[in-house]
Amino acid sequence: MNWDDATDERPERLVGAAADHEDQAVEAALRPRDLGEFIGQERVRQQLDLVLRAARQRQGTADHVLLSGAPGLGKTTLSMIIAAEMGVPIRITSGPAIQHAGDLAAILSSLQEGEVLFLDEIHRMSRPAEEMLYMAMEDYRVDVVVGKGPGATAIPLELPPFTLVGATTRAGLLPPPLRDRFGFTGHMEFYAPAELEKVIRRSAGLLDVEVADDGAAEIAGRSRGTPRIANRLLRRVRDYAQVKADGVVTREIAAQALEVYEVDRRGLDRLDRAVLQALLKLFNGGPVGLSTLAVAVGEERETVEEVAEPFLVREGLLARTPRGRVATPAAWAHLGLVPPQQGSGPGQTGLFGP
Ligand SMILES: Nc1ncnc2c1ncn2[C@@H]1O[C@H](COP(=O)(O)OP(=O)(O)OP(=O)(O)O)[C@@H](O)[C@H]1O
Repeated sequence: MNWDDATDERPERLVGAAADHEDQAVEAALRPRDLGEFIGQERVRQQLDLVLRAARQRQGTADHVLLSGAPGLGKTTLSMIIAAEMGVPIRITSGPAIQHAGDLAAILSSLQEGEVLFLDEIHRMSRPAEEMLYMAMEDYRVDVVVGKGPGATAIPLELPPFTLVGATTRAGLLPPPLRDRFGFTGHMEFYAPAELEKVIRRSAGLLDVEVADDGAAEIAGRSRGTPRIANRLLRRVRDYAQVKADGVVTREIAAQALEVYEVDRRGLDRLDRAVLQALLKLFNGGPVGLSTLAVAVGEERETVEEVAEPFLVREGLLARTPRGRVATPAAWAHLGLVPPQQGSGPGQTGLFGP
């Protein structure tokens, strides 16, 4: 699936990948501190380990690193690990925060030698800032323009060597001259359930929550391949276990809790299921146009397209075809419905399916 268009931003969503206020407050405590603690992403981890070891052996500065991948997969965490492994400080900023080239010049000129500059959403930087970054990355130098019009002068400014860690959800949007200036590009994949189980067990340990192995597996299966969502679901399940049971997160407790929060066994929430149900029940599995589908679920076209569909497509439940949206056989099975051509017509067995 192309998750480049998976913005998935809807703050109230329990299964949204973007960080909400509570995530921001607790994530610092849950972040792995070194590469050894970082779970999954085997290839990126091994490659990065080599890049960092080599830089340490040379007693130099690590190459610039580009991390691409969907929100919540650990790009910020990895950038902090890079700084920690190199024993240098880290400065964190983001593309949208850099409106003018001068903003970037101010940051770059105040970096310490070897410092890591983490630039989140690097694809959203302004063009003049981007051009300044080219020179800074390559020559550790920027030209600061002083004055305006014919009297404007460019004053060259030497910078200390630094490591830029750029993060993007949309590697395809980066101009090639910028992409080419990174010595290493790591592409972050969605996590396998077994990896998410490890994330959950580790976080549970840090949060002092008792989680049975099958409890961790139950949460992992509903976490959409994303550690941020796994950690968030764990917190909601912990609340439920504390209020409704003896505090221990078993499979049964996790399943009950997440049913209360309307996150089903595949990680679909109410909106996702509403889209699927409309597609199956009202339009016999499609094809149906996006606008019609959106009206049927009472949502904006953009909400269906950008919030619900990316995950449904990734899960192989819905296909976007030139003739419209089409449900796959897995969608019928997931909602416990029978496709019309194979049986007597739609019939629901329950919201959460078999
Ligand atoms: N490999 C991992 N092992 C353990 N925990 C992880 C891992 N990756 C991410 N996490 C946890 O998931 C949370 C989100 O990670 P992080 O903020 O690094 O994601 P991100 O990719 O930078 O997201 P965004 O693109 O929204 O900034 C953090 O709390 C972190 O502890």
